[in-house]
Amino acid sequence: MINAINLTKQYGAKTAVNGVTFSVKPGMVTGFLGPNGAGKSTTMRMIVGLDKPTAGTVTVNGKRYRDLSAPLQEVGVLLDAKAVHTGRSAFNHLRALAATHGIPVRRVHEVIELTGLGAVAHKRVGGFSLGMGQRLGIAAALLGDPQTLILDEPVNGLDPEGVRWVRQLTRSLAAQGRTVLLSSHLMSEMAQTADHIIVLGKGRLIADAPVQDFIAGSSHETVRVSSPRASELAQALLNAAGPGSRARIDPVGVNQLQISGYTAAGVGDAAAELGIPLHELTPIRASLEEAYMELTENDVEYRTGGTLEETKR
Ligand SMILES: Nc1ncnc2c1ncn2[C@@H]1O[C@H](COP(=O)(O)OP(=O)(O)OP(=O)(O)O)[C@@H](O)[C@H]1O
Repeated sequence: MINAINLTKQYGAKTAVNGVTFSVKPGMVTGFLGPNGAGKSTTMRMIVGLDKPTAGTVTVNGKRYRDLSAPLQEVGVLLDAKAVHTGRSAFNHLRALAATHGIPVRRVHEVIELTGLGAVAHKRVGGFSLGMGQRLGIAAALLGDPQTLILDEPVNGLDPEGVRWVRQLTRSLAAQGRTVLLSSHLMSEMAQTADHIIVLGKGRLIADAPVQDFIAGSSHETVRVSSPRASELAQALLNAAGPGSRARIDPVGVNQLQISGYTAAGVGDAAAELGIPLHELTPIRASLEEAYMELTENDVEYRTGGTLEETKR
């Protein structure tokens, strides 16, 4: 369990993390999301004692990271996969790390197998591809068989097979009851991996919810309906919604409508009241990406479009 209370980090005049309170619970994968510069890496660095909070606290299993007696065995961390001595082989890198933490060499062989590095374990890390470097970073995070894992962009640079492997690995670690905090900018991947998400925007906490609830709260939720009296139903729904409502009805096929601003139950009830038969009534959920884009549209610090531009709120 990771607990952050009023966690704050200032770099000079810049408030990178601003009074953030959240818990990351065991037994599930928690996705950590936010636009570039939102404060995710700074938060992760504070969790593992690489940055000192300006205010507030963060603990892992009730203790600050620096007070953990065997940190590698309690918290596995992947923050910067490139931060490896490039002259060493993967095996020697992991063996040195294991030796300084009282971890047997048997475990080095285990994590090499687990991360698919067997064929390149004795090659110099300097020649590794980005994906191999990521696997090595994940191997190092797993070395102490920790109860808590913090992985910053673990799928960065991985091929589709590698992305899938990280998904299966993190899901199985969570299923074993471990605490897994994972950041990624790949929303489709996050939707398949995370049970719960925490979203930062400009250093503040802007969402902390189960993925399903987060998506359900999006206004991108629509309903598809088919009826031989579709145009009559559309008119009735628009009249009932009244002017200024966010109900929107688009014809999409023969006798078929795409409706937003109404739930499926609302459409079904309205049709029943009017005695209009329905041949289809399908709620179409928003994607995590749509819900995320909607939530963060005012919190994007850097927008594309030629120049880097501070967004005015
Ligand atoms: N050492 C530092 N000195 C000054 N400012 C910093 C420092 N580290 C981070 N920042 C600033 O703090 C803010 C948060 O950065 P952080 O790297 O935590 O964001 P992030 O959410 O991880 O972004 P990304 O998705 O791009 O990795 C940014 O505006 C960044 O420029």
